Amino acid sequence: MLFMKGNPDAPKCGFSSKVVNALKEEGVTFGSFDILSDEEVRQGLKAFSNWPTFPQLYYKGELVGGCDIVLELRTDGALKSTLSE
Ligand SMILES: N[C@@H](CCC(=O)N[C@@H](CS)C(=O)NCC(=O)O)C(=O)O
Ligand code: FES
Repeated sequence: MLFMKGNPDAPKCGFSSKVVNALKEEGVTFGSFDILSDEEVRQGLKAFSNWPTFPQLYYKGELVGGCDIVLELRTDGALKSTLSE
C-alpha cells in the first residue's frame, strides 16, 4: 500500500512519482491512497509511523520506507523480493 501525493496515474510530487515508477517497472501491483485528500491521515500517519514524509510504502502492515529507501532497494535488486516475503 502506497501512501502518496496524488495517485499512480497522476502523482502530485516527484518523490511519489519516482516510487510509482519503481514499483511499476518491477511489476509490483499495489494499492494507493492520496494523502493530499485527507489532512487527518496525512498528519496522523506521520505520527503513527514515526516517519516525517511521503511517500510511505507499506507491506504487510509495516513501513518499508520512502522514496530513498525504495530506490535503494531497487538498485540493490532487492525491491521485488522485499515485497514478496
Ligand atoms: N527523502 C524523502 C523525500 C520525501 C519528502 O521529502 N517528502 C516531503 C515533501 S513531498 C513531505 O512528505 N513532507 C511532509 C508533508 O508534505 O506532509 C524520501 O525518501 O521519501
Ligand atoms: S510536494 Fe513538494 S517536494 Fe513533494
